[in-house]
Amino acid sequence: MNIVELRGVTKTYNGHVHALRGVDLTISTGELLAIIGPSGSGKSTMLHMIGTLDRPTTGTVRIAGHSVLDLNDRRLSALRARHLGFVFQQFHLSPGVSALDNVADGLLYTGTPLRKRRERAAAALDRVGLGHRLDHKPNQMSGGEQQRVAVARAVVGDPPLLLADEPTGNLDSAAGAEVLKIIKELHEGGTTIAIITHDNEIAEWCPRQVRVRDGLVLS
Ligand SMILES: Nc1ncnc2c1ncn2[C@@H]1O[C@H](COP(=O)(O)OP(=O)(O)OP(=O)(O)O)[C@@H](O)[C@H]1O
Repeated sequence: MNIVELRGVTKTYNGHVHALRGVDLTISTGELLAIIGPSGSGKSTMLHMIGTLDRPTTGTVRIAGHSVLDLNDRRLSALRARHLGFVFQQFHLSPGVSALDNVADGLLYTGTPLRKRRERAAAALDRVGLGHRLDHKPNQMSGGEQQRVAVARAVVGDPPLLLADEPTGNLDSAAGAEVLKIIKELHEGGTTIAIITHDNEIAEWCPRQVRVRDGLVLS
């Protein structure tokens, strides 16, 4: 089954910046792929399309069989909550909030009661090797640990699709390797994962590479 289908997707900003110029992309359930290209080539815009964070100017986006065109904003949020997890280069954790509650917040829009949210958050932190850091706040953790908290938050609801935008971009190579190891384990557990990167080594580490240039996917 295809979890992602982009057909003829264009995205134009401000009427004249052609960030995507007709992208076709199919991602099958269970794939681990890299979206690679130089700065400004349209990678993040593609991630916004796949992640349903923004709508295409023209073309169609289908996620897990649902056409984004057919959904209003409320149903689109519900689709994201059920199917998608996001990891960004800048961690985006809430400062002053424990690792446990940062991760528990990943379940905020699922209707799960607080106690259950915290239980699942503790299990997710355990999975990323941070079972001993539940009460630590972001400023009490290394960059690598913070990114592992961000990964735990992204996957605490077991989304079938994880989108990671330069997940190791702010990390040294040892911390980056830890994060990639967790990504590999998630992939082996059946999660479909797309990593945006401009790092060739990370791209080659993935079983599939999608190369983007000037708003187009190179075949
Ligand atoms: N919200 C926006 N408004 C206007 N222009 C935008 C917006 N987002 C992206 N762009 C432009 O669209 C083009 C593609 O940008 P995008 O961020 O998708 O590239 P990228 O490959 O992710 O780059 P980088 O590796 O530097 O993050 C660029 O010319 C960028 O300036």
